[in-house]
This record gives sequence, structure tokens and C-alpha cells, in this order.
Amino acid sequence: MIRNVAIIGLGLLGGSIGLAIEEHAPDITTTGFDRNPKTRATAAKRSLVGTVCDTASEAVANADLVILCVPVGAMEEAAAGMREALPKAAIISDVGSSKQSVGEALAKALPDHTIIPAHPVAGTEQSGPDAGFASLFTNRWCILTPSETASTEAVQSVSDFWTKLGANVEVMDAEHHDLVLAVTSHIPHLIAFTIVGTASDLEEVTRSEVIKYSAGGFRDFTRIAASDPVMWRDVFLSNKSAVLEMLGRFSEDLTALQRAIRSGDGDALHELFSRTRAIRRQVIEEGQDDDRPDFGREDH
Ligand SMILES: NC(=O)c1ccc[n+]([C@@H]2O[C@H](COP(=O)([O-])OP(=O)(O)OC[C@H]3O[C@@H](n4cnc5c(N)ncnc54)[C@H](O)[C@@H]3O)[C@@H](O)[C@H]2O)c1
Ligand SMILES: O=C(O)C(=O)C[C@]1(C(=O)O)C=C[C@@H](O)C=C1
Repeated sequence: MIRNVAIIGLGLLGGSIGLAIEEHAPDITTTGFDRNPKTRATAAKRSLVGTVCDTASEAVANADLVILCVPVGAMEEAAAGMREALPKAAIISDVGSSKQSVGEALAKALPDHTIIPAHPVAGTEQSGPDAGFASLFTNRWCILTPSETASTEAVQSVSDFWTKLGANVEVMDAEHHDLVLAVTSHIPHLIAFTIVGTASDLEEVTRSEVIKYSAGGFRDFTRIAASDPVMWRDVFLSNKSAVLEMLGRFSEDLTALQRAIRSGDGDALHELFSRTRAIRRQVIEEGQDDDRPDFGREDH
């Protein structure tokens, strides 16, 4: 039974977890720490957690669940920094977007603790302590990637915790998670970063034209391409092999499309676009789309 949760990193994810606990599980007490003093001040002002602490050690001292909500590349350092202050029975979890390297980093930093890595597949392009909101995880997947030897009670506790916050929980092998998320999240972001970068580098089209005519598809790409640079740098560096594997497949398919356009093969284009349209319809039918008008969450 989880009663005290410590949240390390009080940005979009950490703040949203704090607010979601307050809304859905107010009997759980929350403490939090962020290494940025300005973030700590905003977190206190917005009451993202019950107590904002000045050190990670203070934040974790009474925790039975510690959730690391820092960029993937900062997980090991953040975990090692609180080692001495951690209660022996505390479960350590995280929200990192890649799982294999984070699981390894946490196990290395805290070899004597129970580690249950997690990835709530929910977010926005916003970051920082002003960006969090309580409903972020409602009806979203949260994927747990425990090692084969992890305690089933600890997996159940973390699963129950995320269910309380409104998420649907799935348990998966970390390697498989990284392959799936490479294609459903990481490469889509890479494509958005690339296309927005390409458009802004064009000599024949002015920057003001790019901004002025960004009403349709490109606008959606600019939202994704506005995502946090530190977070995404770390995602690509930590999920290198799965991203490169999926990028290889993507490049082959792109080359085939290039050939179809060059040779005027309308049937090939029509066949692909019909297939992708059917997938979109399935995504909507299965409730994986929340019909945000421009896929944005500017209203939060
Ligand atoms: N943004 C998303 O859409 C999304 C969705 C799911 C998972 N994630 C994952 O969640 C994690 C956090 O992402 P976010 O969007 O909340 O980022 P964010 O930038 O909003 O927040 C991260 C916070 O961590 C703090 N921090 C960095 N290093 C620290 C350290 N050593 N100790 C204490 N605090 C530290 C930063 O000051 C910052 O406030 C990342 O691992 C990311 O991959 C993000
Ligand atoms: O909706 C968005 O803005 C997101 O990018 C969220 C998104 C995703 O790709 O689905 C981004 C990274 C996370 O690890 C999980 C969720």
C-alpha cells in the first residue's frame, strides 16, 4: 500500500503526477524536489506536491514510492544522489520515455532497491512546472517494464498506483517497449523535428511564409517540434539501436514512395494512403484519440 510518494523533477510529468494524486488519491502524501530553485518556487506556488523540499534526500526520507521525473540522461545521477537517504523498503520508479537504458541506470545506481520502471504514454509539447495538469493520465496507457526478477507485489503496487491516477496499465519487456515506442513516438518526433528544420532552412521560401501558411498538416508538426530539446536529445541517445532499426525501415518505405511519385505510380500511392486512413479510423474507434482540434493542449 503506497502512502507517501516522493517526486524528483517537478516539470510536466512530475507536476502532473502530484496534481493527479491530489485529485484521485488525496490520502497519499506527496513530497517533491527539483534541482532548479525557480521550478521549486513555482511548484510550491501551484501546490504541485504537498511539500516542496530543498534537497532530494529530504524529499525521499519517508517515501514508500519514489518516482524519478527527470530527463532520461539524468536518471542515474538523480538516483545515485538520493541513495543514502532512501528508506530500504522504498520502491523506485520513473517515467522515462525509453526503458532499457533507464532500467540499467537505476539498477546500477541503486543495486539494493526494488526498481519498477514505468512509462506513462501521455504528454504534451510543453515542459516545466507550469505545464502539469491533473488529467494528463486519464485513459492513457502506462507501461511498466519490471525485470524478470522483480517482486510481483511491487509490480502490483505500482500498477494500482497508476490505475488510481486514471491510467490503463500494461506490463512489457523493456526491449520490446523501446522498439514499439521507437515507431509510435520517437520516430514521429524525429520526423517533425526534421520537416520543421528543413522548412526553416529553405532558401526559396521565406521564414515568414512558412509561419503564415502553417495552417494544415505543417502546424501539427510544429507543435511536436516544439517539444523539449533536452528530453528528446536524451530519448534518441538512450534508445539508439531501436530508433536506428526503425529508421532503416522508414527510409526504405520513403524511398519506395519517392520511386512511386517519380514513376507516376498512382496505384501504389492510393494503396498506401487507403491503408493509413484505415489505421487512423481504428485509432479513433479504439479510443486512442481524444479529438483535440489541433492535437494541442493549449487550453491547459
Ligand atoms: N513530455 C512528455 O510528453 C513526456 C511524456 C512521458 C514521459 N516523459 C518523460 O518524463 C521525464 C520528464 O519529462 P518532462 O516532460 O516532465 O520534463 P520537464 O523538463 O518538464 O521536467 C524535468 C524536470 O527535471 C528537473 N531535473 C533535471 N535533472 C534533475 C536532477 N538531477 N534532480 C532533480 N531534478 C532534475 C528539471 O529541472 C525539470 O524541472 C523524461 O524522462 C521524459 O522522457 C515525458
Ligand atoms: O502528445 C504529445 O505531445 C507527445 O508527444 C506525448 C508522447 C508521445 O509521443 O505520445 C511523447 C513522449 C512520451 O514519452 C509519451 C508521450
